[in-house]
Amino acid sequence: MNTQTTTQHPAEAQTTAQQTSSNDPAVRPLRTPRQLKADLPLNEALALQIDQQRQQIRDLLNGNDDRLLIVTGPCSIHDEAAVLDYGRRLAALNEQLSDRLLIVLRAYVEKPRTSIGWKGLAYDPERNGKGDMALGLERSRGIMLQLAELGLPLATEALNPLVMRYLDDLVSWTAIGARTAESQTHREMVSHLPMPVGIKNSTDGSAANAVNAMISARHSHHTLGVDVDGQMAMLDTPGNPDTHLVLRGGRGITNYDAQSVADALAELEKGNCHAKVLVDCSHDNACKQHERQVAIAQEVVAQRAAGNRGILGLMLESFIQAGRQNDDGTLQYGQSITDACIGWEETETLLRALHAQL
Ligand SMILES: O=C[C@H](O)[C@H](O)COP(=O)(O)O
Ligand SMILES: C=C(OP(=O)(O)O)C(=O)O
Repeated sequence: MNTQTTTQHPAEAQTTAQQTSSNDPAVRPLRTPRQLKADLPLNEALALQIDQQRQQIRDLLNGNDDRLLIVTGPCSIHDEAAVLDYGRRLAALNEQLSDRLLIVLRAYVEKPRTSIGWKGLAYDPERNGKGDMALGLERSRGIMLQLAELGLPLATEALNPLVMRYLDDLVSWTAIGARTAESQTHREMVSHLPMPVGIKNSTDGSAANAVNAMISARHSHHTLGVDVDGQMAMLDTPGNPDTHLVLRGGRGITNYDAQSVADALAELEKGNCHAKVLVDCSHDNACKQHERQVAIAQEVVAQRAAGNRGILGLMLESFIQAGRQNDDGTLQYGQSITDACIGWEETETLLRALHAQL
């Protein structure tokens, strides 16, 4: 379902004139971040809500709130109606569990790929290979606004710093993925982001790149970027003190057991970083077997219930229907087209059990 307008914006309709001036038919103009934000605005009440939700996550990081952070939702958004359905279910469940869990909804519109593959709603909203980013950014902002209106904080992965310019005001928690934790560009972007950021261990399983990213991101940087009007600009980033490590396993080796968590916390302490980890129950920790997420979550929460305050929370890849499907014909409603997820029933049962376990 696309509930947003699909008519071309005047800035995008100038294509012909601008192509003539750049002489490059492969360059398609886009609305600026300011224009898209004005077309799909964040109202004051929602801005305040997001500000408070960012602060609640900071409170968890700083040990001022004892709740467990739960980042849950589909691996990627491909069908806005299904993710809204998921969001409504989660918001209703949150009403009952929010005294012990701080639940954040995954709203991922950019996907990093190991080699090639669909890169997410922002890049290819129609999944036809045409890469209509004008529509993709509009639909991404549109669905994120609708999800934020459900009252839950949103999580996303920041992959392209320019994409984040269009969405940053809607997000309460950002991930830097395993494939980009070593990138200086991403570290500089985090240094400029206004919300807490989880940085994943690298795909080889090591936490060193993420710890270095946290050290780099808490410092200010002088770097090149664009302003909200799309103007090339020199950026003086303020530094982001609100980062933490995400343990996601690597090369088929898991890192959610008590010893791995203790090793990671020691590495964080050495780097003077927040000694807090969020355990990603999916990806290499689940050895890409989605159903394993349930037992992993319970084991990690048992560590936390036994007194390990270094455990900040959990990430789950979860959607309405369990598993995954190939995007090669008729799609099943509410099932992932990227990584396999646990289904809604398992998710609800698991979150209730974790709440009781704490
Ligand atoms: O979370 C999603 C995937 O694990 C990540 O985007 C890489 O996907 P790929 O290995 O299928 O390209
Ligand atoms: C791509 C993701 O994770 P990772 O960077 O750990 O592979 C994800 O969480 O969607």
